[in-house]
Amino acid sequence: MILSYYVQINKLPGNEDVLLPRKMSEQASGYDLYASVDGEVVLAPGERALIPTGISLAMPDGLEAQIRPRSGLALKHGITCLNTPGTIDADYRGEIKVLLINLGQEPFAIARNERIAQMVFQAVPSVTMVEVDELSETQRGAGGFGHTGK
Ligand SMILES: O=c1ccn([C@H]2C[C@H](O)[C@@H](COP(=O)(O)OP(=O)(O)OP(=O)(O)O)O2)c(=O)[nH]1
Ligand SMILES: [Mg+2]
Repeated sequence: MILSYYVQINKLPGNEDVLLPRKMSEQASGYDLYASVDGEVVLAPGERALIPTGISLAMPDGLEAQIRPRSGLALKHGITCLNTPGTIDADYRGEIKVLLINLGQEPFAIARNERIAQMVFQAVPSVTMVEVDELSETQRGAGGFGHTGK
């Protein structure tokens, strides 16, 4: 089944020319996000920067958006999202921003309306935490972090 939602999107003042997030193929998971930087921002090797997109969203309760890196930028230039996947809460009405870091060896220039990351919408279940004295037993128990071998 394909879940479908309406998400409201707003271009912030001064960003009328900035492209809206866009799927590059019909069944893409992610909407590519466009930088709304003025002119150009250059990330030196090892440098990070919060890149604006010029948009804000209102999505229904029960949805979140994840900001993920683009694999091409990561492979070719070492550009990734430092906090990947970034979390956009359903109640956030501020500008969507992308925290990029340059893990490559060369400076990387970002210009207005270049695609810098992608945004994937996800359903978030409603959870109620219930404090208990003991948890149910499982075969795995507390084993983790590679305890099953390499
Ligand atoms: O890559 C990101 C990550 C977050 N945000 C915005 C939307 C999100 O709803 C808000 C808070 O993000 P998060 O919860 O990850 O940050 P925090 O450090 O916990 O801040 P806060 O105390 O505001 O929740 O910041 C972005 O625009 N881009
Ligand atoms: Mg938070």
